[in-house]
Amino acid sequence: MTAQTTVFVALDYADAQSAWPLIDKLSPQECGLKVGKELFTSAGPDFVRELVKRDFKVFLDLKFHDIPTTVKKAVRAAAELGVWMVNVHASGGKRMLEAAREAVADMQNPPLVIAVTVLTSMTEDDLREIGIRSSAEQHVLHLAQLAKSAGLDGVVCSAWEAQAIADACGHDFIRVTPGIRPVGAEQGDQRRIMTPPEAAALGIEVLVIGRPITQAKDPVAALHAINQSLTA
Ligand SMILES: O=C(O)c1cc(=O)[nH]c(=O)n1[C@@H]1O[C@H](COP(=O)(O)O)[C@@H](O)[C@H]1O
Repeated sequence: MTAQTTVFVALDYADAQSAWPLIDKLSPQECGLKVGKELFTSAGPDFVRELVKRDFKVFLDLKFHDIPTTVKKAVRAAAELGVWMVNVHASGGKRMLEAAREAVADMQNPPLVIAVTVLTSMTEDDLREIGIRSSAEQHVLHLAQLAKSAGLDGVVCSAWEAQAIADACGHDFIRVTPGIRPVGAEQGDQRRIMTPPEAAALGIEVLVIGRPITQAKDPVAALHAINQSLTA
């Protein structure tokens, strides 16, 4: 792990019992942890609090997308768990994004609030199907600029768009990239993918990596190999 690029392990497990064996072997110095919809729905807030208590940086990935009032209250509830970062969908619009930012404005140690642009599983054909005519990069950039103008801390995007976002939104605007696949790893449902060293070379702050670690024969060795490849 370089000073710049941190791997967050996506704990996409069915329940807490399935997640603990890996967590117990990880240290907060070598990775952050991402808790998403599946694990949060089954394991709940106490599980997240326990990760925070163990000093892990936690990215609570619940991708809120709703009316502004609901998102504001949901972001606040997430922030009060003590997590390092939370996310919402940029497609919820500017007022929703502003509500997400306002939710944590009076906190002493607020989490980073970031916005998902275009899911890394989506291609331009998928965008056409939902009525979006611009290229993936153009749409990601549009949503990133919207998130920036609403005062958010950064975006989730694919590594393909990371450079254009830095150019358009500045280097303080955090880029979080899933869709990261070491050479030879299965692509699965991801579409806009990049290898860890290529993503690190772009200075991307957070790489979210799930299955290439969690489904490896030796997940800890897989994480260590990825971290090593970032500095090579
Ligand atoms: O917000 C996210 O974390 C996210 C956004 C996105 O565009 N694409 C994406 O894959 N993710 C999450 O990142 C993780 C990627 O996992 P793997 O594909 O197994 O590496 C999953 O937990 C997804 O929910």
